[in-house]
Amino acid sequence: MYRIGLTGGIASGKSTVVAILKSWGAAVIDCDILARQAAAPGSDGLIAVRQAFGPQALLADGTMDRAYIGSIVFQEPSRKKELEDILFPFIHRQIADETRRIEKIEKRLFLFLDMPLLFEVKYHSYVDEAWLVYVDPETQLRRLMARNNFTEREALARIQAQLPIDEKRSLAQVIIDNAGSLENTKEQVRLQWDLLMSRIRNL
Ligand SMILES: CC(C)(COP(=O)(O)OP(=O)(O)OC[C@H]1O[C@@H](n2cnc3c(N)ncnc32)[C@H](O)[C@@H]1O)[C@@H](O)C(=O)NCCC(=O)NCCS
Ligand SMILES: Nc1ncnc2c1ncn2[C@@H]1O[C@H](COP(=O)(O)OP(=O)(O)OP(=O)(O)O)[C@@H](O)[C@H]1O
Repeated sequence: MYRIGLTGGIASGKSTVVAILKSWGAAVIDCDILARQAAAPGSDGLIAVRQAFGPQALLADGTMDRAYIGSIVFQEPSRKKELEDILFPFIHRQIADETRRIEKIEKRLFLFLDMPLLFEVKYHSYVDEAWLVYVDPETQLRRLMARNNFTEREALARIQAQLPIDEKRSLAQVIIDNAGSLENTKEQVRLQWDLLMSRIRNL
């Protein structure tokens, strides 16, 4: 099964592109969802997060206080690493299990792995090609502040916790520029989809 890594900086538009790909029937593994499952109420992951970050890590209903954890880890790289060390083993296992299921049970010919940290965690060796959803840094900052109601400082902390989006450009084989209209993005995705289909047919 041919694997395509789909990545991009925070708020670059990965979910927007994934929605288009899914509407055309693509199989997609969403790593942000796996990360949420890794810290679901009652999970070993959440127990470990509580041990590491204290009782404030949980809201009254027993779910992880994502705003609180986010406010710590995106300010402090060592705390971010601590959180990743807890959650990544589960995420890696789930990616492997889901990939196997999609290949063996669903018998798909290709799969998109939607992974914000594809390059940071060196998963580009696990995929056959990498697609980058790109927006220029100014648009990224503006959209992130608007979507999450972040101050500029909060948004910059999250952006700077990732490999700079311009460095990601040099690591990707396909670039979707999502700084324009949604219609324009959809046209680019259509073109890349058609090219992908011919690459897969010629394997
Ligand atoms: C820190 C947390 C609690 C913040 O939760 P929140 O609901 O605010 O954000 P959400 O999970 O929707 O992520 C939004 C975006 O933040 C960025 N992001 C998330 N985790 C990280 C990280 N460890 N390093 C850099 N950027 C990250 C990604 O671009 C992601 O798409 C959460 O992101 C988390 O648990 N992160 C650790 C797991 C992880 O690394 N996930 C990335 C998928 S491999
Ligand atoms: N072409 C576009 N024009 C205008 N707004 C857009 C466009 N694409 C995405 N957006 C908006 O930008 C924000 C970020 O997009 P999206 O949520 O798809 O990014 P993401 O990369 O999945 O984010 P994250 O890294 O947090 O998972 C959203 O509010 C979305 O509605």
